[in-house]
Amino acid sequence: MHDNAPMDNDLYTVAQLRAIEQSAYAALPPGTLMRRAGEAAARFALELLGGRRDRPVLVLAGPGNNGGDALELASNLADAGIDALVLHLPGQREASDETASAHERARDGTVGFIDMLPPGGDWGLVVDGLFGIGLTRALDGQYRDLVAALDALRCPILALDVPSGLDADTGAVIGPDGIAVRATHTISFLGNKPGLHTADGRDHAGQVRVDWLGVDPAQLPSPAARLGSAELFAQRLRPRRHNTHKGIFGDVVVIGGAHGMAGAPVLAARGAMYLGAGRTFAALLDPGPGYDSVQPEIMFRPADGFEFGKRTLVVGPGMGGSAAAMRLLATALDSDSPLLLDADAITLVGASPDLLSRLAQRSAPAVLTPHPLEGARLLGTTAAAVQADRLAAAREMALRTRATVILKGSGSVIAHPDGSMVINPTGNAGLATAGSGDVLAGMCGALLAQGWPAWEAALGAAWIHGAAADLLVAHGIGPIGMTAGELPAAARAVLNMLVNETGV
Ligand SMILES: NC(=O)C1=CN([C@@H]2O[C@H](COP(=O)(O)OP(=O)(O)OC[C@H]3O[C@@H](n4cnc5c(N)ncnc54)[C@H](O)[C@@H]3O)[C@@H](O)[C@H]2O)[C@@H](O)CC1
Ligand SMILES: [K+]
Repeated sequence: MHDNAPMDNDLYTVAQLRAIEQSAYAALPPGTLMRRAGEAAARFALELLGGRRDRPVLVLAGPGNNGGDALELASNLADAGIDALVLHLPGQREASDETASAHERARDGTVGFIDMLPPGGDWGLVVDGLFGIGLTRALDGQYRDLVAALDALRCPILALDVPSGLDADTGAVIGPDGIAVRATHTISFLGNKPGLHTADGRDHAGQVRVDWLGVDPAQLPSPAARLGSAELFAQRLRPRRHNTHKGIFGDVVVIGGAHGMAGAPVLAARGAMYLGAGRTFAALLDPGPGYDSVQPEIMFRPADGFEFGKRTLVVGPGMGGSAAAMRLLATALDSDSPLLLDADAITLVGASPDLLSRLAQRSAPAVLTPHPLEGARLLGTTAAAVQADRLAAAREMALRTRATVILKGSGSVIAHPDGSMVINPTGNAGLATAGSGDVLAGMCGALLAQGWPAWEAALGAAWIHGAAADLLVAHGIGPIGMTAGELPAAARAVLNMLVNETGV
């Protein structure tokens, strides 16, 4: 059993990892780190093989130190009696003395060597040691063909350090038409990496384990970002007292619902209600429905002329871009209310320097929940550019707006205006469905209404929203066909579970 240490949640950039590597390297006899990496990876490989130790293991070894780690792993597996076969492409030259020695050790032992992928192949496990953090360009030629051929295999794939082809900083597959190994498991050396957890990272890295190769934690720099966990908002998870009333838990007003778009604010209002807002209003731009027959507790009002007071405002779901929408948004921005901007409200802010400066000048809490295209509008760029470096994009949005930002997508990035960043680890593909963002907006609004600071409300809402989707999948409800309307009740179950287990 491998338990995650708290520092496993710290995420380091390649530049930071190089610095950690250099100081550890200088303090140890040559080859020590590579040997340790090979041992740690071999232990993991044996765990993954389980009862299938009679099956051969295919080890792909590249030219750099990632390949050296792979060769060390192969020697260790062979020593453990496993039939380990190294695929070493023709013409490949070892880039370092350590890798050359690892190669020699493997040649001297019982490791087998091949120079092309045999057809078929009933592998117990495939290990990807082609490239790690030293990858500088897209995979091409024989490497590309090899990685493409792995997709046909039906066995676990263990990536060493980083799945080959993936950018360890951003989680983007390198190259415009790039390719990267799709691992089921990744063992990350000398610290965890942001690119394993966002953008394409989750699809390519699979389950991530961190091995520190014995480095002294006191020598570590402060991480560039962190992986989210319930501990980051545990302080706010308070059990409710008996002697309370609805006025204590705040009011949420969802402002949106242009003609034909009433579903979005209704979903947001349900999200708010199920996460414990005292009272929830749907303030609609279009007359729309008078009430929600599924959730009649939601109070419907015309947005025009509605007194917001100090209620928490969730602005944007289905709001459209009309002059009336813009007026309501300006009023909300100028208010002292805790504020959440989603969807059309973010697009409007992106199109208006005036609205942007009103947002940046607010003193009351503000959270933005853009998807990549809305984020791109805010930054004046394209969704592809946002996705190419989600952490940098989220940080820039938070700096410009002076608000907490949740950049949605696989591995949502939560950015604080002070530069802090967290990647949310929960959730699954079931959330890629219409309305799930509306529910998130309402949920975050409910936490703001209950007095959570913007940063913790964003962390909590993103984590609980993802965990709700994971809970639904565990019950066979999705990911295919999961609907946004199923999320609020699951999120309520997650929140109450957290309060019972973690709450102070
Ligand atoms: N140096 C050390 O002591 C340690 C190294 N470690 C391992 O070493 C890795 C980093 O090693 P390296 O810096 O050697 O880098 P890599 O092993 O990731 O690859 C670098 C090599 O690949 C070549 N290359 C880069 N992109 C290519 C492409 N698209 N097609 C073909 N060739 C390409 C480079 O010219 C270089 O020769 C880490 O990811 C980790 O696995 C860890 O074991 C920790 C200790
Ligand atoms: K690799």
